[in-house]
Amino acid sequence: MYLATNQEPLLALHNVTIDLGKRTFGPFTLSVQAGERIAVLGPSGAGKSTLLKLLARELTPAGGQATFCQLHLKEWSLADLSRRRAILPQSHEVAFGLPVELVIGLGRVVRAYDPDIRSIVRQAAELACAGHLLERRFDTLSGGEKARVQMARVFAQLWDVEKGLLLVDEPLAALDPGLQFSLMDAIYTFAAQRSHAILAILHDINQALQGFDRLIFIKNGSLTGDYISQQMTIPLLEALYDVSLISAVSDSGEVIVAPSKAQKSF
Ligand SMILES: Nc1ncnc2c1ncn2[C@@H]1O[C@H](COP(=O)(O)OP(=O)(O)OP(=O)(O)O)[C@@H](O)[C@H]1O
Repeated sequence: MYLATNQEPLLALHNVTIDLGKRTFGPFTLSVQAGERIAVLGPSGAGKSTLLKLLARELTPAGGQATFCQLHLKEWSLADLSRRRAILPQSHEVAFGLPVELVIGLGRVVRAYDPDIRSIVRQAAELACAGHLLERRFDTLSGGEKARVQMARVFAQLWDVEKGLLLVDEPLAALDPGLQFSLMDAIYTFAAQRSHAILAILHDINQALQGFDRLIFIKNGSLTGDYISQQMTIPLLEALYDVSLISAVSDSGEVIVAPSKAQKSF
């Protein structure tokens, strides 16, 4: 299990619950330090996006305490919050055929005076492998191109602050393997240079194991595990997904995990 440090956390949840329809999610108790890279794993429908929406303050807790930078989440103004935390949701649609440059610039919308916006938008687009899309209209892009533009929007939003929070829901799902690698690398570099923490929902166990310091398990609406990546074992992952897994070690020493047809009882 993950052991917290003595540092003040960037984000802290204590026994937080959320009510959605007839279902209660949580209680979630969790603390996130500046600069941490956390992957959120769990079966489909387990409550991962619900947890992310709670952290983003898109959902209001029914109980418990949620703080960001030692201030209750509900006490943050939306403008101040959006200077410090950015969200990449699962769905990438925007309502109109906006120019890509404008979509990326939406990340900066709370700033009344923003003299560097054009340069930041351009640099954010380059970092997200979307520089060549700047002159295009968003609604004409492919799914993978839209994903990169939205990632650039998130980069632009937190470009010139430190110790922010990136909340990303399946950031690489629509991308080919080469772009997945490039974009994940861009996210790490971007966050590390600014001490931003990353919480990323991932369905790819290998991406989580290879790129993240810490793994949080969500199952049946609850937080069921919080581990340092090196502590991860195949039985823990099998129990999370109720599936048999096999593993292999690559020439460069990376552990690679894949589902297996072999039946096991959990
Ligand atoms: N507003 C809502 N009202 C009622 N139920 C909801 C609401 N939003 C989500 N749910 C349900 O809550 C459960 C958890 O949803 P959530 O989107 O958090 O799952 P998830 O773990 O992110 O799943 P996936 O991996 O499939 O994206 C699902 O069963 C979903 O149908």
